[in-house]
Amino acid sequence: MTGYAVHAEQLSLNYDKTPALAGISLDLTQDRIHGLLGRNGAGKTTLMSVLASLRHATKGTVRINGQDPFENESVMENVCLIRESGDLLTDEKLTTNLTFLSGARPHFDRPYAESLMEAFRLPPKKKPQALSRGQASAFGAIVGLATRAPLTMFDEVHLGMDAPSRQRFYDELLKDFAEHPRTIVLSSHLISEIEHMLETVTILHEGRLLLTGEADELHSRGATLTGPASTVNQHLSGLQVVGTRNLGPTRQVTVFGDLDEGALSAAEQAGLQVGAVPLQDLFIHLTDMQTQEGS
Ligand SMILES: Nc1ncnc2c1ncn2[C@@H]1O[C@H](COP(=O)(O)OP(=O)(O)OP(=O)(O)O)[C@@H](O)[C@H]1O
Repeated sequence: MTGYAVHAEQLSLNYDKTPALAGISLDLTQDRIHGLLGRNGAGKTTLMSVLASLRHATKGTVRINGQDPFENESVMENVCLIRESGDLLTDEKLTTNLTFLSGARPHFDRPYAESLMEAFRLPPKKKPQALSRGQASAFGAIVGLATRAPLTMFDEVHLGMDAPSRQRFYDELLKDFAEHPRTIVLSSHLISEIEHMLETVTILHEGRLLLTGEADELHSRGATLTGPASTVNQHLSGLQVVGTRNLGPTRQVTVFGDLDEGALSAAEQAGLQVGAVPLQDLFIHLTDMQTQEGS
């Protein structure tokens, strides 16, 4: 199995008069983990719904594995969108849902799904509607993993899960992805939790594409300076500060932009640690700038 590549060109979608997507062109290469980020209402769910053919774009084209996915069964049985609300047989037990998925999804791995159910301690005889929010999220995550679809999209699937369950989901995702590479799209507001997994990052803002690129390249669009607060403060002149964290006497400041080599080596010589930019700081800064420019 190889993952599906995604190509979208000039995608627009209006809900009545609300433009939810406004001319998005995007390539997601196969067999990688892609992050899809954006503030509330940015258009992430809408974009994934279009890629999964649950909605038809008002304008533009989508190609999944080189084909138009709309009403194309051979493509769509290999595309899986997991949403927090789930797309399950709500009146049937979890085990019956697994039986249904085994028949409907070509790569579904039932023994793997059952082992994950045990790991997440889900009651197999319960119906989805009788699960807690966290259990329902975990079941969605399990379905997404065990479906092993060449294009798998998780839309905030882990929102309801507690921290240990989220960590288990992330660990499982990385392990299963290494064994069965496929194209994964992860959408989340918990950026710092997922950033280590992402190979590319796409940020939507108010229905438009704000940025798409390699995660490594984004991390080098600035730096963090960490050390005693007073030493850090001495090295900030002329730099654009986009985030500050304090831990006792230690301060970590995130600066954005192309940094002067001289400034960086002076900071290192003063004993400061110089690191990569946390994606969350970059995200907040870039979307804030857009919001200010638009107002
Ligand atoms: N069914 C709908 N009818 C009308 N407008 C909608 C509908 N669904 C979404 N919208 C609007 O489309 C825009 C994009 O919404 P979407 O759900 O795609 O954003 P999102 O990035 O997933 O947001 P969030 O992070 O809050 O889940 C928003 O302005 C939203 O109000």
